[in-house]
Amino acid sequence: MAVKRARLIYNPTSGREEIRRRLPDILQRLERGGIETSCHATTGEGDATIAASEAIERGFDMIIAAGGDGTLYEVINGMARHEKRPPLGILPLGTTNDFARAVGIPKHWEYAVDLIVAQYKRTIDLGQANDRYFINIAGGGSLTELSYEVPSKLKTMIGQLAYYMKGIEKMVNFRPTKVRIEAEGVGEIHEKIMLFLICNSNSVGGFERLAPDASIDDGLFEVIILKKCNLAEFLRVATLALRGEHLNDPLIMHFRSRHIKVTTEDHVQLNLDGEYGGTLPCTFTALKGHLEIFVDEQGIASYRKRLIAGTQL
Ligand SMILES: Nc1ncnc2c1ncn2[C@@H]1O[C@H](COP(=O)(O)OP(=O)(O)OP(=O)(O)O)[C@@H](O)[C@H]1O
Repeated sequence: MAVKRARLIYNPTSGREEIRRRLPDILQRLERGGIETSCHATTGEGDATIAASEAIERGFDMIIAAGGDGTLYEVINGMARHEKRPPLGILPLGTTNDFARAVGIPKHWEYAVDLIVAQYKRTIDLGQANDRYFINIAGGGSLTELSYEVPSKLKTMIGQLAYYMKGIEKMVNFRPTKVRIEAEGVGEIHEKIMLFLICNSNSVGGFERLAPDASIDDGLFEVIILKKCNLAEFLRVATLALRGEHLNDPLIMHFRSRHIKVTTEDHVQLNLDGEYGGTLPCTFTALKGHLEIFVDEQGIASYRKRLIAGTQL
């Protein structure tokens, strides 16, 4: 078996800093699986993007992103621009790992390492939003501004609870935005909305069935729009969304498209994979088959079964 060279890019502050304790074991397990790994510990915002780009230039056979969704977002942003992109392994050691959950990568580090060692690859789409990229979801509107406003230290300390606290606080700023959405194959939409979501995968922020029709490899986004509503209506739709029953609600518009342009006269921030992603206007394009990731077919199959049964991973 030929030895492969991997570059592990990890965020030492992710999650409850589990990676600091696990690193020697992770490296040993990879080594036993025939993967010689060198490491880069990220130093702050944007560093994982530079590290991933450098890893490609240095010719590593694969890149492994260890941390939360923020680290994964930065790593794919360092990879997506390159013409030749090595496969990506994901070790979900962050507070939220929506993407890993969506594709069935287990949170337990040993199983996640074993998926990389098994070298079973799957080609997936990436999203492009102006000059940035996302792997899971892009969104805009006042309601999407909450996740990147939660400081990472706070997330490390109290985990998911931070989102809910911040979410409740944000309700006070609940306001609609007038947008124009041009979507390929769909047409033009002029609407006052609370938020729009452009989904590449089907799992977002604990909403397991938010975009049930989103497929990671069909070259299309699933777009979900929540029209102007009041707080009581929002809570009703959010409750339906938790059960995956929101799509037929009159306040929801949804469709699939490959290419979407969103413009507004308001100041609207974008959220890409939970991180700040600039402001509108923005053109979103689904890049079909842009990245290979290590997953396991069995894992995905069993994840889907549990999803249908309504239980968490
Ligand atoms: N050494 C570092 N110190 C502080 N912040 C860092 C460091 N390295 C990276 N970061 C930043 O930490 C942010 C959050 O990282 P990440 O998403 O991996 O962890 P998390 O917050 O625990 O998980 P999640 O985003 O899934 O909730 C990233 O946006 C990244 O820019």
